[in-house]
Amino acid sequence: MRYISTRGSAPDLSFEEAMLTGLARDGGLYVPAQIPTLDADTIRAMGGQSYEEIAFTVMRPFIGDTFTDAEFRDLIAKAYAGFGHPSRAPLVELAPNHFLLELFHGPTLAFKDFAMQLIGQMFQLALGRKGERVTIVGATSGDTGSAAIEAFKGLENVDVVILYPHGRVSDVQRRQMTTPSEANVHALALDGDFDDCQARLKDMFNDFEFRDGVRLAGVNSINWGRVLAQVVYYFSSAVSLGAPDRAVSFTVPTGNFGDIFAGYIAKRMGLPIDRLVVATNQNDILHRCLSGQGYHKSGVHPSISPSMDIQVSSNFERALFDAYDRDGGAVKQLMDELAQGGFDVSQGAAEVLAEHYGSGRASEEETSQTITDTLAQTGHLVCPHAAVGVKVAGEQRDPATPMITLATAHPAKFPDAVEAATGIRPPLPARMADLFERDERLTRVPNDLEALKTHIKGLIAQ
Ligand SMILES: Cc1ncc(COP(=O)(O)O)c(C=O)c1O
Ligand SMILES: N[C@@H](CCOP(=O)(O)O)C(=O)O
Repeated sequence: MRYISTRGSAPDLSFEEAMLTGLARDGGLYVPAQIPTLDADTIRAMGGQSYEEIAFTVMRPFIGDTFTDAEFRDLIAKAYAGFGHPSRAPLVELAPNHFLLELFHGPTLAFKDFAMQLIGQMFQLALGRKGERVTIVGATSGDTGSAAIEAFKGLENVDVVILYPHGRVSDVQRRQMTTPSEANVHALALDGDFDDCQARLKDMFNDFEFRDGVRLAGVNSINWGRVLAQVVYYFSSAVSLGAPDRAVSFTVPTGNFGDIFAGYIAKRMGLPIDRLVVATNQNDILHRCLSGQGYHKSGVHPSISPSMDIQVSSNFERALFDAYDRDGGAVKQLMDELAQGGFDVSQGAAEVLAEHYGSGRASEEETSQTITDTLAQTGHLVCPHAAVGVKVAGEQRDPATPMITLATAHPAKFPDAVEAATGIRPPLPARMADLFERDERLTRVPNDLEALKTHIKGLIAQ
């Protein structure tokens, strides 16, 4: 299996190389040269399998000879052993034919743990046997950073530096990033929004002297391994509702487009998915684009679902690559236009996108009201990101087809929004009960590439 860049001019790589490289050297994102398919019998057999077995079957065709089967099974087992639910990603029924896929039973209480725990294992084995050390720099709106720090803290072959937007993540998210005491992890509070953090990260990847000097690696969904690990729960949930003999739909609270793109990959692999619905908060650039209004930036507005406060949605580039018939030159042109403010999507590409993705948005009031109504009607407390999904799914679902809405974070990560909507302040699990008593360690940094590079070089020299 080879991986190619969405901008068409970087060298193609193996899975291991793509995983350790992060951003392609032409600024693009790596995608598989071909998408493998699974036949109906293989998918049907998943009905009786554990999450770990399904994970092996789904991901194995993508990893080539990077790991032996025995190694890969072992990495998967270790990655999910610490999850707080035996089925890892349980489904609960909200209403007839509307289900919530709970993706928050991992160590940091968000769906990012599904990929990050596995990537941590894969990096450790791959780097250990090469005898190499890397510097992981990550950009986060709150959840990727905490999941990355949890997965990599204390590991020998990595330094981890996380950029988060100062004042724009929840207190729980911030403390998950700033309280670990391991010397190899560093939380940097950047003066800007998530888009600034992600832009500076990509600037660092595009500065080859810095990139090669610090051996830069990435664990954002820039990294194909992140997307791949997220494909698994589309299969595990769909088969539990009758796939491949019954089609299902998914609604996905969306920001950086990695999670819903994983759903698209599941569909391309043969999972019968009827609709894939993008649910955005008031930062609705994806919904506007998928509704035919082009992709035009209009500024990030802080919301009660802060992890989705994103305008430059990194993985949309992967969707565009397929929509433009894998024409890397066309994608590069669009990304150059985006740097100037935005772009329009050609009619042909818009038709391809419409074939795969629906979309909707939830305002702040609608999000809050959905948290209130979901508790009253179903007894379930949902986080504001899941609430965005539930609201959009409610509008868009076909009652005859099961709709699975992804619950991407635990409500206790966003207690203020949940309490404001329901009067209930959801408690953190016992293992994190002292989170607010732990000492914090963070550095305020300016939104300035040179200052960041100097700071990071200083950190890893220590
Ligand atoms: C809780 C939560 N929900 C949803 C999302 C959106 O996921 P994605 O960026 O993969 O679209 C994120 C992060 O982006 C998140 O942290
Ligand atoms: N919501 C994310 C934003 C980064 O997304 P990623 O999937 O590219 O890591 C976060 O919580 O940081």
